[in-house]
Amino acid sequence: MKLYTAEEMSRADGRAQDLGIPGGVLMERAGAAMAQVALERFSPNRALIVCGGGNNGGDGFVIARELHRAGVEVAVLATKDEYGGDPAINLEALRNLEVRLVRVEEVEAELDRADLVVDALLGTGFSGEVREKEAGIIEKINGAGVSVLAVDVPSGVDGGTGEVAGAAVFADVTVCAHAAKVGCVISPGAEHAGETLVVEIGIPPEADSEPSLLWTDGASLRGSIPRTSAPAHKYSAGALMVVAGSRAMTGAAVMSVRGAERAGCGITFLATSAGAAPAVDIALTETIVYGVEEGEFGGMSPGAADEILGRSERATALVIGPGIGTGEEGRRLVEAILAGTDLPVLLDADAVTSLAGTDALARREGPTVITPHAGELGRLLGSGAKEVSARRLHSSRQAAHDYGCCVLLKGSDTIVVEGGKTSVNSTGSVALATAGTGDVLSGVIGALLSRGMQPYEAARAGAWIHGRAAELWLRETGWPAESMVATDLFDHVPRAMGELL
Ligand SMILES: NC(=O)C1=CN([C@@H]2O[C@H](COP(=O)(O)OP(=O)(O)OC[C@H]3O[C@@H](n4cnc5c(N)ncnc54)[C@H](OP(=O)(O)O)[C@@H]3O)[C@@H](O)[C@H]2O)[C@@H](O)CC1
Ligand SMILES: Nc1ncnc2c1ncn2[C@@H]1O[C@H](COP(=O)(O)OP(=O)(O)O)[C@@H](O)[C@H]1O
Ligand SMILES: [K+]
Repeated sequence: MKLYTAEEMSRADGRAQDLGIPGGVLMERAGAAMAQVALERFSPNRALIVCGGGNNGGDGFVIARELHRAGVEVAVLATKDEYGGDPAINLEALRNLEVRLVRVEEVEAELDRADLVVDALLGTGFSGEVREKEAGIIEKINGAGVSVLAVDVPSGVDGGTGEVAGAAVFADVTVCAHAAKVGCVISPGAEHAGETLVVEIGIPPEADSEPSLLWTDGASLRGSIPRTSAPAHKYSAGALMVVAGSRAMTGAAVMSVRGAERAGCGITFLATSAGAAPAVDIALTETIVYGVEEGEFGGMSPGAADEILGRSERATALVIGPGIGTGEEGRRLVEAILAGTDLPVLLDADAVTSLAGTDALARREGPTVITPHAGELGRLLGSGAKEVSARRLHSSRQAAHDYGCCVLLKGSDTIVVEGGKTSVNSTGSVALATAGTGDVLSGVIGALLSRGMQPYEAARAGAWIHGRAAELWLRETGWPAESMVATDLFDHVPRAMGELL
């Protein structure tokens, strides 16, 4: 699937027209294809088509004509007094066909009778906050409990970022013209879009440009995972040092290490607090566990940094963070380890939080991946979880820029950013919204780093494998998503990774 921002879409549209393909033809093809989806998905009897004043509304007029032709009883709301260009031509056709045009005041009554609403109010020409009149219409649509098909992007969602500043339509299906719009796959826009489909509208490849956001699907990763070749030994296959766990959080360490083992590490080492080590050691048969000097709260003491660095001599990458605690001692420990190694490092969870307000990340030159969720990134940026959640693309790019590292922002839409590169992961399930799955992810990406992958590719591949493992668990057990626990992922990581080899 190709992802386009609003600007990229309008560039492709402009180029197609420069190549001699009339804009009206693109609109006709978009509307016809979207009407086909409406018929196949919803088999509507009575449809209300809500059309705004731009080309999104123009698509809506074509959809209305096509549904009318298919025998659907159609009502159309056109919000603008005067239309021009292609939308005007298509509205005129509706008038000639005596399709019923309704006024804003009639929308509620129409919603009561409709079994499908087509949202063609605002498309990629919109950003910011919807004005009062349109907000009122959107609220009525959302309150009606009728199926909604959104045209190109749900109205009120910023098509280029997924940000939602005010009212926005909640759709069951969003049908995008030519390319999926970025706003349909990034939260909160993604939650408004429902299922996202793409229809072809006649834009030739000559009009396309390289998208600024990559959709991380299996095809974009296939062949990128290094294989272990014949003369290998356990160290050359990937040797990972995991710095994780404390007395109160032994499970985080176990899950990170076991994720790493299944993602192909030749050997794993774990550094954890002396008090946590005995319990962890029993759970990790294949791992070399070092119980290091313990600090105040059952975590590792900053004084353990030298021992950990010494034990990492044969490692090819480090994972630092799961379950280490966020106190002052944790911060000093993480800073000391980071200052002492140029190996590739993944910083997760408490390690990310503890670096807020320090320059440890910005100073670091070795390859670095951070894997925060919105709360952890909010603390790192000094903004907050709410601010990050509202502006996920902006926040992850800002962190990657400010800290000069690869940022993987976790959530229902995992975003990976490094330098000028941005990607959104295609796999995953709500089943992952359970404690410990993030620890598994840290191990999977850590393993890929230890096996020589570069940070951006390792993060993309790790997120894909992790999400795919959850999908495979759902498919194979047939159990409800709510029943998954993080340790279920171990048995499915190998098959998920196998799909990329
Ligand atoms: N390749 C293509 O590009 C193709 C594009 N196609 C389609 O065109 C769409 C893009 O069309 P577009 O550029 O005309 O913009 P669009 O989304 O209709 O929005 C403009 C309208 O929004 C309004 N409006 C703006 N801000 C607002 C606010 N805050 N609050 C309220 N209203 C606000 C603005 O009102 P105005 O400010 O002018 O009064 C104007 O009426 C695209 O998504 C796709 O569906 C297809 O036909 C095929 C080829
Ligand atoms: N609704 C969801 N849909 C898909 N993936 C999700 C969803 N919620 C969480 N995840 C994924 O689950 C993992 C949770 O990680 P995290 O929040 O760090 O949990 P923990 O710290 O308990 O391990 C992340 O990889 C995240 O992207
Ligand atoms: K729309």
